[in-house]
Amino acid sequence: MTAENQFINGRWQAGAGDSFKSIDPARNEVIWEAGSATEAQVNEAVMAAREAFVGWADMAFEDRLAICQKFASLLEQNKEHLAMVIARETGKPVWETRTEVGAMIGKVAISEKAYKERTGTVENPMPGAKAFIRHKPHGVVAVYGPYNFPGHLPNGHIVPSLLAGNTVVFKPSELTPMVAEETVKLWEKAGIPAGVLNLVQGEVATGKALSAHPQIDGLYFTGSSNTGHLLHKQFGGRPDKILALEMGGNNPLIVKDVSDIDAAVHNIVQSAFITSGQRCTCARRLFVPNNESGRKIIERLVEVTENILVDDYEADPQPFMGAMISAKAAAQMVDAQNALLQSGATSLVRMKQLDDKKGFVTPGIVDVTNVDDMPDEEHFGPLLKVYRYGDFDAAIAEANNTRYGLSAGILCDAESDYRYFFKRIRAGIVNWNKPITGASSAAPFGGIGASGNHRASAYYAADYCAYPVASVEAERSTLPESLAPGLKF
Ligand SMILES: NC(=O)C1=CN([C@@H]2O[C@H](COP(=O)(O)OP(=O)(O)OC[C@H]3O[C@@H](n4cnc5c(N)ncnc54)[C@H](O)[C@@H]3O)[C@@H](O)[C@H]2O)C=CC1
Ligand SMILES: O=C(O)CCC(=O)N[C@@H](CCC(=O)O)C(=O)O
Repeated sequence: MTAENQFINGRWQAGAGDSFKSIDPARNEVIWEAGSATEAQVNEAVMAAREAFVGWADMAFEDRLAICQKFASLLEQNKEHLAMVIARETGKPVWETRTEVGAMIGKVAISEKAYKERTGTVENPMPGAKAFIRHKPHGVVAVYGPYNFPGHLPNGHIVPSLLAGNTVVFKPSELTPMVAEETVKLWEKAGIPAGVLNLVQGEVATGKALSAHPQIDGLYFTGSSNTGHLLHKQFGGRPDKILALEMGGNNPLIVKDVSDIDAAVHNIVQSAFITSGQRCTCARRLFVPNNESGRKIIERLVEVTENILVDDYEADPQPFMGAMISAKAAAQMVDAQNALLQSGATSLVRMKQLDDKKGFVTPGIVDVTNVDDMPDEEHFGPLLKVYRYGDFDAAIAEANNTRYGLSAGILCDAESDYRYFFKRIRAGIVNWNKPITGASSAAPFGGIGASGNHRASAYYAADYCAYPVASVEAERSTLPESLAPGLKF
């Protein structure tokens, strides 16, 4: 537990607003409780970031990089501790939270490369001058993070923002304040100057105070489509502010002709149920051929799914799935399953909440082939909807029948089927014979439609963290050899 939970202008202070709690969803224990940042504290954080901006942007890139590298080495030293904090706050098994900390460490080198390759300096000769392309930071940026990767996903905005010379006000998910606090402590140890990175903790009111602050130059958001759309409306008519939105998905995975059923089923399970289905890239809709080979795949999928281990984050042996983020989220997922069953879906694997005070649910699969008017909704949990299809084109059309467009995939032996699918599917991530989760930080990451606003993050985060400046430069003014008509010198 902590009282001084806000990091503003290089100092920890207590949130003066309403108190809020973080609950370990696997053990139903309060593990963190503190006051939220008030509007005045949010203002203090933004103004500290404004004050710190010029000095930070003026620093040599190598000096900013050195602080980020120090942060990476502190993450390495504190890997086990942070992995355990993430596990306690999210319920994710520690084998998985260790990979999350690994991704946070890897982000620094990837962001350095991306900064240089995408937003570096280019010099072109021209007669009597030189032409330059350079990039400048926007100024003060707000970073909003979700709960499912409370370390890695905000880090994916924070590191490239800092490298580019922006100063940051970070508003983490109210469900994972402890991870944010522990992470920011490492930035402090790494020597981040006062005001360059500020942390404001709180619930929606804190988020609203930050997004509405007139002194932010940009907002980088990873979270739900609902909130992202609200922010988009709020930023309407404000071309002076940059908004990067990474939101949800209703992601399709199509199975066509595959010879290795177990390999296909493994890809389906990794796509649908990793992180208890709480990844924005998770497969929500599975399309299988309505024939004998489709039936075999479903049969094996059901068998493997029924045997998925769900357990505490520290259990030995380690489970594939830990608890969902909260008992409430788990109950909502079971309700979503029941609503589908009431509208005509049939259950292939019944999802159950294991304890109504905890976030554990078993994975569920429902066949929705005969359900009319399926809601185009992201069920952010381990609930997979199966569609049996007769015709490949119809399956692709249905896969595209969503307002989202984040990830999509096909499992098939024939490369021609993949090429055909690739040309027609609408999504920012399109995979072949691989899970549709686990996107690489070294590639652009983002979706289209209701999934994002064409400002992909990960490797392309460099693009929204700086704006390009074109310059034509000569050491002195010279008269041109030939003057424009009508001029006399
Ligand atoms: N595309 C992507 O990269 C990813 C998307 N997600 C999506 O995130 C969602 C889960 O994350 P959550 O934490 O529930 O998202 P959320 O949208 O509820 O919250 C995200 C952040 O926005 C703040 N917020 C909420 N309402 C606000 C408002 N009206 N004004 C300003 N700030 C506000 C919250 O306090 C939190 O800090 C899922 O839908 C998932 O698909 C999650 C991970 C990655
Ligand atoms: O942001 C990055 O560095 C790469 C993208 C990434 O980590 N994607 C993960 C997280 C999914 C999520 O955002 O929920 C994935 O695709 O599994």
